[in-house]
Amino acid sequence: MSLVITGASVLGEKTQDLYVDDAGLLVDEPPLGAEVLDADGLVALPGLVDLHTHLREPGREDAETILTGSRAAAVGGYTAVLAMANTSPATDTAEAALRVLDLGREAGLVDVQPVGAVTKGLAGEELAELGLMARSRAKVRVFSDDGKCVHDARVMRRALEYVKAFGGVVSQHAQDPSLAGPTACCHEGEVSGRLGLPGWPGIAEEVIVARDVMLARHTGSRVHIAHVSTAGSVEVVRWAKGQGIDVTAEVTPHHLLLTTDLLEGYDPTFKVNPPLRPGEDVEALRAALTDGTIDAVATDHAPHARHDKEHAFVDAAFGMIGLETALAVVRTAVPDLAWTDVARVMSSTPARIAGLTDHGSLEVGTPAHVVLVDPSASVTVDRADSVSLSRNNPWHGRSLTSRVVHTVHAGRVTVRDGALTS
Ligand SMILES: NC(=O)N[C@@H](CC(=O)O)C(=O)O
Ligand SMILES: [Zn+2]
Ligand SMILES: [Zn+2]
Repeated sequence: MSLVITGASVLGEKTQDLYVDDAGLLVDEPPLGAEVLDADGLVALPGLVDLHTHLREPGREDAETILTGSRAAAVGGYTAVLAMANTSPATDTAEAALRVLDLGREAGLVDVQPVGAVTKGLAGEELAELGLMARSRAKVRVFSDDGKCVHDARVMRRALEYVKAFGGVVSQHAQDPSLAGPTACCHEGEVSGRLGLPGWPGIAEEVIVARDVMLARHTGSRVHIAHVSTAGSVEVVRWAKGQGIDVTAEVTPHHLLLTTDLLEGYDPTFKVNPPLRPGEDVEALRAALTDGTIDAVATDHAPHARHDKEHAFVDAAFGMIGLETALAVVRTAVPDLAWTDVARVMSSTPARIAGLTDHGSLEVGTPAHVVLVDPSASVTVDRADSVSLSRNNPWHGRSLTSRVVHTVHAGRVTVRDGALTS
């Protein structure tokens, strides 16, 4: 079925109808007998692309499945997500990657692109089947042990050398385990001291970022820094880019808006890795996103079942959900970011980093992946409204600016007036 999207302001600029043919491609002539999607007063952006989503299937289907996570993604305006490898078992073989890809196609709401593990079982020792995953039908290009840091410099060096051969990238969860161990759960500073929570100092991130940009330079390969959370990491990335080192970086919506002091109530909803940081770091992250030092926004959507999250702060699982709210959080945190820049950091650049050539633009001839946003809406988040299986939603009760109204994936309307069509 062909489609006409009427009345939207494309990238926040001129108002123009968008035409989709019955193959789901954007075309420049109005197709005959098309379905009409009313987008009067809305802003049209290329469908959002998330470099960092945890879908929990296989292994923890009580927290999220590829289908429920795809539903949350579509509601959030996403048309592609990269599914992190820290499932059980981990995505460390071509078979595992193909299974994620195919379950994503079966769900049919967004493109689910598997991330491959860097090391077998995310154990940090032996490299996983990087080449087999890359050459498989899943065409894996992004590799990450996320949840864990590839802390051994020799392993990281080998991984960077290996992925270079096929234009891959290693996405690093930067956390030096000797500076921030598994119990570290609160930014190390005045608040962690007062609350008696084990500290996770910014330097534990920064030393790995510094090491890895040097390894990228040494190997001539490409590194991506996941969920950058400190001003110091931003400085290192800025320096590395100035040197011509092939590094990209992402920031999460929550690190753009939430700060350490939220931990005062010991609410485990706000326990996340890396931890929420002080206001100075948040300011530096916003500035770095605006000036391009940070390339992309990635959700790090990390759903957890109640029985893993509802514990004393030190025992609760790390992570918060974020797919459905990401765009509104970015609009709220960085309201001066132009729509063209929102499209850059949430769609075209993440698509380029991940090698997803079908995503990230509204050009004629490309698949129609489109999100339509009400720029002036103000919405109060209710965790009960989420389509995710999990309820660890840090935005509950908050009012956020802008709302995803419709999402179109490959010419098919997946979300209409904020609700899933299937
Ligand atoms: N971000 C988190 O707090 N948790 C993530 C792991 C990760 O991204 O490091 C998870 O898998 O739950
Ligand atoms: Zn991580
Ligand atoms: Zn993660």
